[in-house]
Amino acid sequence: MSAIFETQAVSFSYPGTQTKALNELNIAIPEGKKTAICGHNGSGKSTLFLHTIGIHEPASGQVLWKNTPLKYERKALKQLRQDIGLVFQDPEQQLILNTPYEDVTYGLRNAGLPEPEIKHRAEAILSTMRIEHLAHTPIHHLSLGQKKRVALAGVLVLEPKLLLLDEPTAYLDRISEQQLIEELDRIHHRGITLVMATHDMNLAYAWADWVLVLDRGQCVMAGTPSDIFSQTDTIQSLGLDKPMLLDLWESLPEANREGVSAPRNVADFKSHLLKSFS
Ligand SMILES: Nc1ncnc2c1ncn2[C@@H]1O[C@H](COP(=O)(O)OP(=O)(O)OP(=O)(O)O)[C@@H](O)[C@H]1O
Repeated sequence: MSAIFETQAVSFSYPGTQTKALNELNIAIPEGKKTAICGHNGSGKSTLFLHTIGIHEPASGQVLWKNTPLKYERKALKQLRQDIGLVFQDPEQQLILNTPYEDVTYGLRNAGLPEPEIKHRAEAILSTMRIEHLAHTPIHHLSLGQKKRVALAGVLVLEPKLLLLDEPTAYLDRISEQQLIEELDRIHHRGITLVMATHDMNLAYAWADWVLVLDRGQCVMAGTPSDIFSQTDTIQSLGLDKPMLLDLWESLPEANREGVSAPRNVADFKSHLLKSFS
């Protein structure tokens, strides 16, 4: 499995603090896959994301994009930030312009695209995120969930090669969350590598191809969702929940049958159950 992005023994502390937010962190993000990064509050997920786009520089160790160590001068960072899109946990941190349309077109103008293409791409992404009716509404009039969708649209429109999402479903209602997951699947099918930091273990289990678990700035587990979440004691000792579907599944006799793999979504779960009752 080739890595699009790696950290090698990266350590970092915030100025004025003693704690290592990242402590000799080694991770590899598999290219073309969907990776979930899990970990309790303060385990280092957001700090890792800020290292991916060079906002923070490691105190020691190195960060590699496509096997090449990051360079921290302006021109290299500008290119890096075109290749890697980061959607912040808090949309207020991301949205600096007055309206969704201005926000979504800003990056495209910066990239030097011709005006008709800017308009076309902006309208398409606003419609995909179902916020076209809010295109010219002042951002400070929007709800938190709507702001989150604008922030997502502003990054998605730039079509990055690697998309990092910090708690993307925070503030979204169930329908918006479902629409976001569907949109992420479409993006993934276009070959974009996706990484999501999440506290929602149900989502991580159902969505990811690969899971990394952080604890105190270190990567303590890496594997497929089934591998990771079947280690109940370890997961719980790291302050994480067992996915509900897997927990339910493991309580059934069906789960102990050889060659039967645990379902990752409700539809598979139902079909297993129906088979076992027929
Ligand atoms: N701006 C900051 N200044 C000082 N310390 C910080 C700052 N941001 C984060 N930290 C510290 O760095 C460590 C890692 O924090 P980080 O925000 O990366 O964790 P996280 O896994 O993203 O947490 P959460 O799940 O709550 O979003 C924590 O100990 C935190 O207190």
